[in-house]
Amino acid sequence: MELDATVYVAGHRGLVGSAIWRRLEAAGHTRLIGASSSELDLRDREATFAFLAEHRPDVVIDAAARVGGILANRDHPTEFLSDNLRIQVNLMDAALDVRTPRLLFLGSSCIYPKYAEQPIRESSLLTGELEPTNDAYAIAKIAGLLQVQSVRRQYGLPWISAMPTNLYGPNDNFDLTSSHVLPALIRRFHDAKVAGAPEVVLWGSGTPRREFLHVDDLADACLHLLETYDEPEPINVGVGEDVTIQELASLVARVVGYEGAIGNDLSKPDGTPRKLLDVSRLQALGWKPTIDLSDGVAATYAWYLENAV
Ligand SMILES: NC(=O)C1=CN([C@@H]2O[C@H](COP(=O)(O)OP(=O)(O)OC[C@H]3O[C@@H](n4cnc5c(N)ncnc54)[C@H](OP(=O)(O)O)[C@@H]3O)[C@@H](O)[C@H]2O)C=CC1
Ligand SMILES: C[C@H]1O[C@H](OP(=O)(O)OP(=O)(O)OC[C@H]2O[C@@H](n3cnc4c(=O)[nH]c(N)nc43)[C@H](O)[C@@H]2O)[C@@H](O)[C@@H](O)C1=O
Repeated sequence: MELDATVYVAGHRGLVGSAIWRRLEAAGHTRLIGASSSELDLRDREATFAFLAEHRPDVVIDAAARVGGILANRDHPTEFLSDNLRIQVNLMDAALDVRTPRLLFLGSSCIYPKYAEQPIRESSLLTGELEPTNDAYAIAKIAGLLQVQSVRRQYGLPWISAMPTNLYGPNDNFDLTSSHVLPALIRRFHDAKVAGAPEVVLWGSGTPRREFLHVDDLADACLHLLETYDEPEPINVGVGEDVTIQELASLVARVVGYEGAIGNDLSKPDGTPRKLLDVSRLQALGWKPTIDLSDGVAATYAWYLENAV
C-alpha cells in the first residue's frame, strides 16, 4: 500500500480497528479516515453511500460490526444477524459504487462448522452444522465473505476476506455480560483480588479450547495481507496453538496475582469444543505472530489497570 493511499478504517475505535489504525500510523500512513458509529451509522444506507462518495478511499478495511462473547451472541441473535448484514452490505455496496480498489473484510473463526476437523482449514467452510450459540453471527459473516467473492467475480476488484481467531488486547470490551472470555477473566480476577473473594466461577466446564491472538499481531497480519494476498478464499489468521479455558484462567489468575479458587458454572454454555485454525496458508505468505500469550495477557492487564478500572 502506498503511504499516501487514503485508507478508511470502519470501526476505528474498536479493539481491531484501533489496532489497525495504530499499525497504519506506525507504518507512516497519513491519510487515514474514521468515523464513530454516532457520526456514521453504517446501518444507514444513504449516509454510508454519501460518506464513501465524499471520501473515495483507495482502501477500505471493514472492522465495524456488532461483536460480543458467547452469551451476547446466544441471547441477541436477531441483532447480531440484522446489524452485521446491514453494516457490511451497505459498506461494500457503497465501496463498490465508487469502485474502491482494495477492501479487506474481517470475518471470524465461528464461520466454520462446530465439529470441523482440527486444525480448521479454510476449505471446511459450509461442510457441517454451525455452533448454535453464534449461528446468526456466523451466517452474517459467511454472507460477507460471499459478497467479497461475488464482487471479485463480477467486477474484477481485488477485495479479500480474513478470518481471525479469538482476539484480545487494548480497547477490548471488559463489560461482563457482553465481553469475550479473556477480557472478562482479566476483570473478574482483578475484582476478586481487590475484594479478597475466595473463588472465581468460570462459565461452562473450562474444557473448551480456544486460540488467542493479540490484536497488534492481527493488525500486522492485516497489513501483510493487503500487501501480499489476492485470492477469493478467506484466509485464516491465528497463532496455530490453543489452550483450554481452564488453562487460560490459571494464566490470567497468575498475571493478575489472584490466589483463590477457580470454579465452574455448568449452567452456562461451553460453545464450540475447539476451533484451532490451520494457519499454513498465512504462514506460506511469510507472516507469523510475535506476541506470546502470557506476555500479551500481562500487557493487556497493564492496559486495563491504566485505562479501564
Ligand atoms: N474480538 C474478537 O475476538 C474477534 C473479532 N473479529 C472481527 O473483528 C471485527 C472487529 O471486532 P472488534 O474490534 O472486536 O469489535 P469492537 O466491538 O471492539 O468494535 C466494533 C466497532 O464497530 C463499530 N460499529 C458497530 N456498529 C456500528 C454501526 N452501526 N455503524 C458504524 N460503526 C459501527 C463500533 O463503532 P463505535 O465504537 O464508534 O460505536 C466499533 O468501533 C469484527 O468484524 C469481528 O467480527 C473476528 C474474530 C474475533
Ligand atoms: C470470537 C468468538 O467469540 C464467541 O465465541 P466463543 O469463543 O465461544 O466466546 P467467548 O470468548 O465468550 O467464550 C469462550 C469460552 O469461555 C467460556 N467462559 C468462561 N468464563 C467466561 C466469562 O466470564 N465470559 C465469557 N465470555 N466466556 C467465559 C465460555 O463459556 C466459552 O466456553 C462468539 O461470539 C463467536 O461469534 C466469535 O466469533
